[in-house]
Formats: sequence, structure tokens, C-alpha cells
Amino acid sequence: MDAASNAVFWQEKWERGETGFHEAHANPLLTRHFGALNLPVGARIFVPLCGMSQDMVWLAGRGYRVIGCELSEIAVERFFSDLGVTPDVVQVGTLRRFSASDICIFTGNIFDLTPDLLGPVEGIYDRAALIALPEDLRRAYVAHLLALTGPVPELLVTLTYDQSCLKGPPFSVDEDFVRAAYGKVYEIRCLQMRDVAGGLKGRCPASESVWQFSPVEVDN
Ligand SMILES: C[S@@+](CC[C@H](N)C(=O)[O-])C[C@H]1O[C@@H](n2cnc3c(N)ncnc32)[C@H](O)[C@@H]1O
Repeated sequence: MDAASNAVFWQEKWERGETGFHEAHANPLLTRHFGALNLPVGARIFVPLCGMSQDMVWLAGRGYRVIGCELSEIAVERFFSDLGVTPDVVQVGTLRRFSASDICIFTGNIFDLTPDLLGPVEGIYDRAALIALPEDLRRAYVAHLLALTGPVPELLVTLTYDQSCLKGPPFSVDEDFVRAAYGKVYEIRCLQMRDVAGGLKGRCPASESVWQFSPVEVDN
């Protein structure tokens, strides 16, 4: 699947309301492990491919400034409407920036987001972003993410299962991929692995892993 087909795929998912990945409450792996990143209150946290995730509300509630990026305007409008706030909306290049309180979401394709638009961030939280993308786009996403933020502390949630059992998304992303994609710039630690109760979509056994990325110290 190329970038254009991926964008159409996700836009149609939101139009049809096929959002089974959305969770009503903050993800327990986030709430249990985000503290491991040791980021100070007020730090700017990037949440790529954020959907209308309640994880952003949880992060903002802990005093972080949240910057999301999401393709679907339906998702972003619903996110702010559920919060009961009216965001300021500004056109920035091909993207639109929705912001209210300590949450700002760029609406549009993440590949159109630039380091200047995003600004400096001190941390990344990726749940169901890396695993939302097919392998070729996933590699491009990792390169783009690193170009956007540089190596900053990250919490990543992945899913592993037998890819022949289901077509995806979500795609299976294993430890080898994570280490090959990020291992040059990060020390990588698996904080927790757990079985997905009832299997993925009730059809095949799957496990979820939470990874802590710490920037590799560079000696001068
Ligand atoms: C599986 S959902 C996960 C959403 C959110 N992280 C969560 O935990 O609920 C993946 C999201 O990525 C968005 N997406 C896919 N490709 C994108 C792209 N190229 N740029 C921005 N968002 C994208 C989709 O619209 C969808 O909302």
C-alpha cells in the first residue's frame, strides 16, 4: 500500500465509523509506564497518528503539553467536541492546527509535518501508530519521525501476532523490527509484554509490548 492509498484507507475508516482501535479511557500501558521516561511537567509530548485518543487527555491532565498529528478531521473534531471545548483552527501549509488548552493537533498527513511546524518536543508516545502502517510506509514513518523530533525519549506500544492469520492493520511488529528501526539512536528496553485477552479481533493469539526508548549518549 502506498502513502496515498493508506491515506484513503484511513479517511474511509473514519467516515464509516470503523474505529475499533479507539479506547474510551487512557491506555493502562501508558498510565503504568509513562513515568519511566522521567519527563518534567510542562514537557511537550508528540503523539503521532493520534486519532481521538483519550491518552492525550491523560497526558494533558498530568501537566504535559500535547501535540498530536492525525489525518482525519472527523477524529479531531470529535476529540475536541467530546472534551467540550472549541479549538482555535489555523491553516498551516497543507495542514490545519487545532488547539485548545494544552492540546494541539495537526490535521493532515504526518509526512507533510515539518520540524518547524512541530517545534521542539521532549518526548514521544506511540500507541497504534507504528503498527497502523504497512512495512514500507512504516520504515518511512520511522525516518520521518526521527527527522521531526530527533532522538527524544519515547514510549512505544507494539502488537505481535502471526501476520498470516490477519491482513492488518494493525500490523504485527516484532522486536527485530523495533531494534533494526530504532536501535542506532536509542537504547531500547521492553518494559512489559502481555497477551491480548481473547486474541486479536478474537481470531488469533497476539501479544502487546511496551518499549522504552532512551537516546544513546554520544561521546564527543
Ligand atoms: C490505529 S489508529 C490509532 C489512533 C490512536 N493512536 C489511538 O491509539 O487510538 C491509527 C490512526 O492513524 C491515522 N493515520 C494513518 N495514516 C496517517 C498519516 N499518514 N498521517 C496522519 N495520521 C495517519 C489514522 O487516521 C488513524 O486515526
